[in-house]
This record gives sequence, structure tokens and C-alpha cells, in this order.
Amino acid sequence: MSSTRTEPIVPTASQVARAPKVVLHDHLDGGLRPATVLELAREVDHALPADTAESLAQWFAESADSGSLERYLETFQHTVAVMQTAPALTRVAREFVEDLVADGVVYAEVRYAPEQHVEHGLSLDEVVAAVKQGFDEAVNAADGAIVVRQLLTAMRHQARSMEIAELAVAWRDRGVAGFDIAGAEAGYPPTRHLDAFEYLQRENGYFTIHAGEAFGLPSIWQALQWCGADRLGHGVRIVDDIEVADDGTVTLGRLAAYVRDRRVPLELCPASNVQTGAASSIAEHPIGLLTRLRFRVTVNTDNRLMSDTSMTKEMTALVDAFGYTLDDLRWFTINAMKSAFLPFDERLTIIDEVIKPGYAALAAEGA
Ligand SMILES: O=c1[nH]cnc2c1ncn2[C@H]1C[C@H](O)[C@@H](CO)O1
Ligand SMILES: [Zn+2]
Repeated sequence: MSSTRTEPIVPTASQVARAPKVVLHDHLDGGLRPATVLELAREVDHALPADTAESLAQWFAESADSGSLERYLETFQHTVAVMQTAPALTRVAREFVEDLVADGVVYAEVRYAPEQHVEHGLSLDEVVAAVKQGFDEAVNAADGAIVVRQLLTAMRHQARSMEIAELAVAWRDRGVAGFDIAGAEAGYPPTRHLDAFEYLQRENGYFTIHAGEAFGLPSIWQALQWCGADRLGHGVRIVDDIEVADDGTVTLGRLAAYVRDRRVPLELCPASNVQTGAASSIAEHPIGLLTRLRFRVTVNTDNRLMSDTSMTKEMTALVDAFGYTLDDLRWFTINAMKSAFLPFDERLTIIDEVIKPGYAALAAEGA
């Protein structure tokens, strides 16, 4: 064989860094720069558990590394506390997008819970406007290198989901692409918020639901078959409905078959799952099986600060653990772009004009 063009290319770290990437599941309050947390905390007299950027970064990563989603979530008190004014929200949003651009992300859906940012008197609309301002500043500075949308999250243990769903609809032509629920999963099933999901369906709105992370199949089933979720936040526990026999034969249960047949996007977040105990290591993460079975897998960061991660780190870890090639990374990226809550023509434009040429240029370099 003389041609090398079709040989699989295992990308170098530099190629992963430069590859166009798409993130659908990235929390605004989970991706602050440690130095910014320190500065903003000083301004509002919020006491932090560490006093240098390095030690604070380490504190977040270590505290989040607990094996429990509930304890992982406790660390957010320190980021949410410093995101209570319009200037702070705008700064955090601007830096967040600057960091995405530096990470090679070309399209991002960034989520946060507006109801958590009203402690100092901001209205929900003011919160969304402040975040929009920061995103717009960074997107304009990046000169077309990235497209960013907000997802508005409601906290599943609270009772404001209807209000937040209405907020998402009110802002849908001003940078908000959809809705989500997040927070502790066990004990707070998605059906608790059925009225919000039914409202969004009547409004032709889009939503994803954190489901199948800390709790298993019933949560995924409710999210899809009761609530009508367009995507699953994590959804990793769908593997509980997949049987792999010793001889390698794979049998899908009815729910797993539905998820695969209907191409339900899975917003997988490998590093976060290892921290919360949803997976024991990257190498043992169900993403390997789900990718092999051609589920609609997407790769995401969840919380870059708590999980000490980035899209480049997530993809590099997957390349190291599973030997994924440039074609595999392109497949994850196109899966994500196809699953975005952006109009069809805009999705196609990014796929055809940014993602495909970007990967082609890397492939032309060889490994
Ligand atoms: O992975 C997660 N599962 C459930 N809830 C989460 C996860 N990551 C962040 N959150 C919560 C904590 C944040 O304060 C909230 C809104 O971004 O969403
Ligand atoms: Zn999440």
C-alpha cells in the first residue's frame, strides 16, 4: 500500500489542541479562573478555603474529587458567592469564552442557574443580560472564531423551574438556546418539573436534562419518556441497560435501544464522572462501549475548574485511554454540532465551513 491518506492518525497533543471542538455541557459557575475567584471574593468579603490561585485550584479539584455528586456540588458555593453582581457575571462570562477560544472551541453552549445569582438583588433578567454582555464582548474580540449560546438551568431541588423555562423562552432570540435542570439527582426526579418541560414543548423550546449521572435508568427514562428531553446531560448510566456477554455479544435493553435508535445525544463528561464516582477511571469509562456501539456520543467538560479539565484535556485523555484517532475526534465533534440547540442551517455552516476543513487540515499534516 503506497497511500497513507486513509491510515488512521492518532493525533498529537498539539493537534488535539488545535482541532476545532464543540462543547454542549459546560457550567459557567464551574469554569472560573482561580485568580478571578480570589479577586472577586476579596471585593465582596467572601472567605475562601485557600489564598493563592494555585492552592485554590488545587482545593477545588481535590474537594470535587470525592466520589459523590453531592460533595462535588458543595464546592460551587464559592463560585456562586462571587457571581452576584452584573460586573462580576460579565467578567466571568467574558473570561469563560476567552478560555474556550484558547482551548480551540468553535461552538459552545454554556449553562448556569440564574436563580442562584439573585442573592444581592439582581433580577433574573439582569442576570441573563450580564452574562450575555460578557459573552458578546469575548465573541466580538475573537472575531468570529467562536459561537456561544446560553442554556438556562433550574435547580432540581428548588421550585423555580417554570419561571426559568419562561425566562429561556423570553430570551430565545437573544442568545439563549435552551433549558436544563441540574443539582443532586437522587431524590429529585425530572418529573418534579414536568410543568416546565410541558410548557417548553408547547413553546417549541429545546431542553436537556441532567439524568443518568448519580442515579440510573429510571431517571433517564423519565427525562426522555415523561419530560421529552432533547438530550441527556451525562446519560452515562444508560450502560446499565446494555449487556455484554463473555463472547462479546451485545444486547440492548428497550431503553438503551431507544436512545441509540432515536440518536438521543449523550453529553458525556468523562473527567467529572471519575470525580463523582459515576466511572472508576477514564479507561473504564462507558464512553468506550457507547462509542463502539455508535450511540450519539459527545465529549464535554462539565466543570473545568472543579474537574481541572478542558476540551483539549478531555480529548487527549480519551486518545491516551482508547487510542482514538483524528477521525474519532471529528466524529465526536460533528455529533455535538448536530445535537446543538442552534438552527439547522447554522449547525450545517459550522460543520461544513469550520469543523470539516479544520480536521482536514490536521489530517493533511499527518501524525
Ligand atoms: O454534573 C453535574 N450534575 C448535576 N449538577 C451539576 C453538575 N455540574 C454542575 N452542577 C450544578 C452546580 C451548579 O451550581 C449548577 C448550575 O450550573 O449546576
Ligand atoms: Zn453538568
